[in-house]
Amino acid sequence: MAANQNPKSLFVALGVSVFLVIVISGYATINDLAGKQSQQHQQSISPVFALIENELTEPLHIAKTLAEIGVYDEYFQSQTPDEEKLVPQLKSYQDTFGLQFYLAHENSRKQFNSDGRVFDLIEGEIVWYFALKDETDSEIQAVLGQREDVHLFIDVRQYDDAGNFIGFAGVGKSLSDFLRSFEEFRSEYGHEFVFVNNRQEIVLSSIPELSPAQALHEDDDIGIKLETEMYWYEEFIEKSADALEPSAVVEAEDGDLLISRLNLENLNWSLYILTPLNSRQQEVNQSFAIYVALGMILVLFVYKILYRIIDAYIDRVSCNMNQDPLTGLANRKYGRHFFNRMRKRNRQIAVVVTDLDHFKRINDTYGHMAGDHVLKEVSESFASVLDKKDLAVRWGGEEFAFILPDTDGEEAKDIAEAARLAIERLDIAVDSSTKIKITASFGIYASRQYADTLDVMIERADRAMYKAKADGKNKVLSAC
Ligand SMILES: Nc1nc2c(ncn2[C@@H]2O[C@H](COP(=O)(O)OP(=O)(O)OP(=O)(O)O)[C@@H](O)[C@H]2O)c(=O)[nH]1
Repeated sequence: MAANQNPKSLFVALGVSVFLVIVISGYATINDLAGKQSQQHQQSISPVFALIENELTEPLHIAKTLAEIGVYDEYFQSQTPDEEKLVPQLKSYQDTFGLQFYLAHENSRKQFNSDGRVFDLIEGEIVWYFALKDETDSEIQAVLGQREDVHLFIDVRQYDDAGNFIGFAGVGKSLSDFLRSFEEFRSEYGHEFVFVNNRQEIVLSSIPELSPAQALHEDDDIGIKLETEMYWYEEFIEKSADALEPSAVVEAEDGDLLISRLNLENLNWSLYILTPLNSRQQEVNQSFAIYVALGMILVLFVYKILYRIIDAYIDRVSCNMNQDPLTGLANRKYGRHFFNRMRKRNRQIAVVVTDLDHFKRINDTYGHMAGDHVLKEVSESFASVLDKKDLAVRWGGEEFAFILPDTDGEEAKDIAEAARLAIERLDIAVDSSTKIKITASFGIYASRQYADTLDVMIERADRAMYKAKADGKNKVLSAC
């Protein structure tokens, strides 16, 4: 009903719905992508934690625990440890934990290793020992060293009962697996890692020019200073100053870098994870564009289908609303709507007007009801002569009009003639015992100018029809 009163409002509603579908699906898509991106980032970062736990924190815990439970006490308390007993003990720890163990003994100035080696701690030669010995502000030191390959050494300071320094209990771990894992993270996610100690020196990094092996050549000066080496450091510190878990995006030559810092408190180290955002962004943009394009195609497709359904629905509703209740034919209003629609499609149209002859007499003789019945029978006869594309309209009273798209004057004449004959042939029962005959006069006008309005065409056809009446009725005449 509402659609009929204002069909345009349905299309506006449809347009608004389509717009909302685009906006909502766009929003959902972006959310989905953002979620996926962040999930991807999380997924790519979480193995780093597991790696750190396994590779770095585990040796630290073992070193601390062994030192705390006093397994080395008797050796540290003696002036010269019993090598025959100590070395096999260290070896058994090595076999159990798969790590290297050693004791650096201050009293004897000797180092005992789980691989059986024992050597003197001579100043100027064993650099790490004397460097760490002077480093009194931290009980546990994590340093890198080169033994066959890059090793992480955890050194736990030892004291006697009087609080005097008596040496280090240490654990060493090869980092070759750890460094290999860096490579994997790097190639898979583009992450770079930079480990920094409490003196802000780079101790370990996946960036080749900062590789620990290179740094180690600088002997006791293991670390390269973070702030002098890393161009992003200053910007990062500025941006992340207030954050509890600092991470910040900084500008780099090849695009933005997302930098996250993790504090590895047990080791007194910080880990900086560098993730390039450029490639990720492109990936997101690309998939977003594909989503949107597919979404638009789908929406257009749905819009087209809905448009057709609603158009047909409007037609049907309009037809019902504009139907003549007595004959079931279209009424004048729908006739106009139909005509205008055909005009818009630029179709040639012919109009036929017909009026029953002497209809008043039927009413007067058999009554109004009989007259109604005649009107219905005549109307039904039109179906046999009209095509699906044509429309029969009850123009008023006993007058009808045919609106014939894609029809020229000759074709219209044939149709009118066929209709005239169809009416003429009818035997209409006006009561239980009486059948009557009826005729009709026809006027035709075929539009030669596409600009002709319906009123103009009807008026011309009307004139021809009245001529037919004046000429003896039951005739078809064309307007000139
Ligand atoms: N039963 C019935 N009669 C109608 C209806 N609408 C109009 N009429 C009658 O149709 C008759 C038309 O009569 P006229 O205009 O004089 O025309 P006519 O008798 O057909 O004469 P011609 O047109 O000259 O052949 C009138 O008596 C109207 O009352 C209707 O819906 N039902």
